[in-house]
Amino acid sequence: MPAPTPVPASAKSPGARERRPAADQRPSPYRHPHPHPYLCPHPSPYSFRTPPLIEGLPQVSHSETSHTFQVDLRGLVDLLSHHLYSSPRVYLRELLQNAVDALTARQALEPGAPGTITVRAGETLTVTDTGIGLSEADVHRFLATIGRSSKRTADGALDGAGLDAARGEFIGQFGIGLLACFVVADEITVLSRSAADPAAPTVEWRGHSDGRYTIRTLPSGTLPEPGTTVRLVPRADTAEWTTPERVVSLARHYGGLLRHEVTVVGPRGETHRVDEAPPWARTHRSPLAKREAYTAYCRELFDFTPLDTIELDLPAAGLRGVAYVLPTAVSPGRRAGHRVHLKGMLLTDQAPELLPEWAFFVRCVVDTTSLRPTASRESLYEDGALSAVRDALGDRIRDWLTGLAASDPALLHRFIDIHHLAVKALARHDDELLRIVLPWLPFETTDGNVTLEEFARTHPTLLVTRSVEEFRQVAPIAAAAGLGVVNGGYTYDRDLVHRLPEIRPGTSVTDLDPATVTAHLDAVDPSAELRAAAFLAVARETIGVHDCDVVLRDFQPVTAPALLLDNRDARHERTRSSLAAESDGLWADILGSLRNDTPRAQLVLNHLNPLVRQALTIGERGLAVTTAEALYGQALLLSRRPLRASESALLNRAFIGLLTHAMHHPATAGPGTDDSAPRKEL
Ligand SMILES: Nc1ncnc2c1ncn2[C@@H]1O[C@H](COP(=O)(O)OP(=O)(O)OP(=O)(O)O)[C@@H](O)[C@H]1O
Repeated sequence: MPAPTPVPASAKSPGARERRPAADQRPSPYRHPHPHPYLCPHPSPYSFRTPPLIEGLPQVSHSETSHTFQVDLRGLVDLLSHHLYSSPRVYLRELLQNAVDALTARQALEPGAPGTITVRAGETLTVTDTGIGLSEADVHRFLATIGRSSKRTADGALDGAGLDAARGEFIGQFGIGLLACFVVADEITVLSRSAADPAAPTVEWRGHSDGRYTIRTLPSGTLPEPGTTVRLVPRADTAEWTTPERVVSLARHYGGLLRHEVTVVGPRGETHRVDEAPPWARTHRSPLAKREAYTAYCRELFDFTPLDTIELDLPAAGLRGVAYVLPTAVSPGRRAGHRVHLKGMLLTDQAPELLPEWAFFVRCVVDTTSLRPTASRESLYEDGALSAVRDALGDRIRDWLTGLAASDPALLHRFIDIHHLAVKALARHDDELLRIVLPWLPFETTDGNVTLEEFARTHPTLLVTRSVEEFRQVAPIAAAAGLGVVNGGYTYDRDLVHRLPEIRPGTSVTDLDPATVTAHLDAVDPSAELRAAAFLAVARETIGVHDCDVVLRDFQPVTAPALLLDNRDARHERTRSSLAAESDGLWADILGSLRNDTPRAQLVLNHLNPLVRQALTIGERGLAVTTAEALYGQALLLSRRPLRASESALLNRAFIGLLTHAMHHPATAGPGTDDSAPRKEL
């Protein structure tokens, strides 16, 4: 609270004593005769002292003078408003919180004492509570001393008679909260009557943002009941935060879950009750009514209809609340902000640290008694309690996921449909999550889009491709050959598929390479191979310049004329060697040193395909070259990978060649056709 100023009695008003600096002190508005952390008569750790003696150096005698820090209240308020608190609106939170703590303290002394908080918004703003109140000594001790709080003491001992039991229940602890009011007002008045000391007079304390304060005592009947009223005179430049409408919405925002009656009274006497029991604190007629109440609460708080609702209840942490499953996909990088209430008072609506990172698909609202706030009271203090709560809430959400698998697979599917990409991203790093969700995640396979669990039932060995294009190349052929191939080309998929055997013993996963596929393609009859030898020789010579071998096999589907087995490593190697050939000097050496023996690509011609069968009978060399290029080009297109310039040129050349041949040799079919044009035999 504001800086204390020792002041002598003033003639301002009867009973008023204004405190001013003593003559022997440096004139500072912040000096005060009462125990004060900044004006402590004891040597402070920050006092300037005689330097320690250093061996070997001549000893000089120093006279010791002790000083204490002075506090510049304006600087402190500036620090709080611009750097500690995110918005001026926190003034109301601090006032409500002090009122709640005062009610808690009074009810600890007098169980059954009235517990109401009334906020009046108009030209001035007042917050009245029926709490413990303050005596004159309390005012000096706590209200006028920054960093001093009746809710804890510096040495850890309990402070304040009879309040020991209630201490754990207080929300405040730092002794700076009331300063937040100086963010919106230059003057704060506190009128208080102590419940602890019935004979104590009413005290009026008036503090100014420049550090001055006055105290006067009034007859005890001035306030009919014990309690406190804090009054602010809002400043013009921050008036937007103290309008009646804003006050109602701020009171709802911060105080909606308070366990005391909180009412806001507008300038014309209209009243708004802002405290409202959350759905977990109410009884519901039926499970359906309960579900509806939870859903309505989510819409009101977060403005979405949840996919599902997970009740949270951790008695050991004094935590109750709910996690709402988001109905639309979100990026795992954008962790949801959770609403955290501390003993009913909203601490923050942006606390991602409440849940483990992987639980980004839910948004929570909780009320807890065990977590600690940081001094700004806008985020959670990272300590053992927070990490235990985080783990326990994570377990609860995992239980929900696993429970869903058994109780509501349709909902689990909807959940995975929405969040699978993000879930995959996180499952890679979270073994537990992986275990829960992997069997349920959809993957692109040669059996279509299925879960790994389904796929592994029919394919004990899963082959996984390294790229989408590899999958596109081999999927139809592998499927026809009965191989189970998973597209591992999408982000995270290959990593995840490789982890399936950990979760599903008996399943094996290997990377697919071209040799695996060719091994499943049937060799052709030797006599057929012999008949095709001439064409194959031309094709090998023509396509060989593209670092590609040509083989003839029988395979399904019959409709596929040719299959190009190529992989990224082989292509990189080809790119590297062509660059090396074009470069000289240093680059050629560097590129040469990167050489590796990756397998060449393979063009597998399908001997069962009618087009290939006809091509094998071509007797003219020119047409055989063009046909081989056309088959290679078609296989390239089927592989769906981007074509390089030389490959596009090859395709054009092949089509033009075929067209030209068709125009000049309309009847060309194979050896024995009777076209008249001269032609070169194979
Ligand atoms: N409405 C009130 N009723 C009774 N005492 C109050 C009231 N408001 C403030 N006080 C007294 O003033 C002291 C300082 O209040 P302040 O809000 O600055 O800090 P705090 O609530 O103790 O801690 P924090 O900085 O964490 O909020 C409190 O510890 C309490 O003793």
